Amino acid sequence: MLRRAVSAFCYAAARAIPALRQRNIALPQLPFLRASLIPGLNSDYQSVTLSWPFSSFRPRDYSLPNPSWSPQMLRLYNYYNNLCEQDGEGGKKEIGPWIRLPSYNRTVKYATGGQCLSKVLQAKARLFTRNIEEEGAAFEYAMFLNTEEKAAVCVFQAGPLLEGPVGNLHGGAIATIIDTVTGALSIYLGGLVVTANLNVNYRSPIPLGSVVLVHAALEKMEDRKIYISCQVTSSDGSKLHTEATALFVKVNVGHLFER
Ligand SMILES: CCCCCCCCCCCCCCCC(=O)SCCNC(=O)CCNC(=O)[C@H](O)C(C)(C)COP(=O)(O)OP(=O)(O)OC[C@H]1O[C@@H](n2cnc3c(N)ncnc32)[C@H](O)[C@@H]1OP(=O)(O)O
Repeated sequence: MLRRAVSAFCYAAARAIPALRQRNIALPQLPFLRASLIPGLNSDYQSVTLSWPFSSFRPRDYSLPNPSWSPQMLRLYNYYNNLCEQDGEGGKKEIGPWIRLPSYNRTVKYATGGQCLSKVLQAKARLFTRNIEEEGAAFEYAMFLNTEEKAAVCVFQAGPLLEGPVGNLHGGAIATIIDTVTGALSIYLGGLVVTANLNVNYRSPIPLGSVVLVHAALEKMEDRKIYISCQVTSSDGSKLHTEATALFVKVNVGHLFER
């Protein structure tokens, strides 16, 4: 039944969204609803952020700056955010190869606009990296995609609740942010995917409170498989903290509900 509800929602969205966009209705933004996730949606909608048309409620975008961000975090955010807009003809701002990914704490509810679905599907569920409301306490990050280079950069500030070895970031938290960034890039490239394999080599500790860069890049795509490489470096790129490779496998929606 659940699968039918998901299909019905996708079908309705595929029909409604282009019509709403045509009418130029100003809507709150929703992230990463991709053509490949919605059967029938025109490829023009690939990588376009869509909006939830039936509510004026604006979910919190966790990837926007907040007072807990250090000056260094803010500087790096501004640097990549500025790359997302390019000067076009007549000084008009144009969308370049870089995209900032908004980030919400309820994937089903805010990413797909599934207000109803979110009641059916585990109402208490929250995205692992966004489930602590206190600003600066855990994962503070913003992700940027380079659509031409098929790469991603994440500016990441590690909060005190992510401690592993005294004063340093927990290895599981490092793997989590790597999975998140490589996963986001894979979702952009392939639609619905799951992590099949993640190999992590920890080269040097990451001090709590520091700001690091997580770089991810597509290595190759083979049928359903997407291979991504990843490095976590100091904010100036001079120090390598962690290296990883990840394999994501494309799945259909039904796969997520197989029990
Ligand atoms: C615009 C965009 C915005 C995006 C904005 C997003 C924002 C938000 C970001 C949040 C991003 C969070 C990202 C978290 C992502 C998870 O953390 S997912 C959770 C953890 N992962 C899982 O639970 C997956 C569990 N595993 C499975 O479901 C199944 O084993 C799999 C991986 C789907 C594979 O099963 P299957 O569908 O039966 O496929 P199968 O035939 O076994 O394998 C397919 C191919 O993959 C290979 N393979 C499978 N597993 C492996 C393996 N472990 N090693 C090597 N090869 C393998 C097979 O050998 C096969 O290769 P070929 O024979 O085709 O050459």
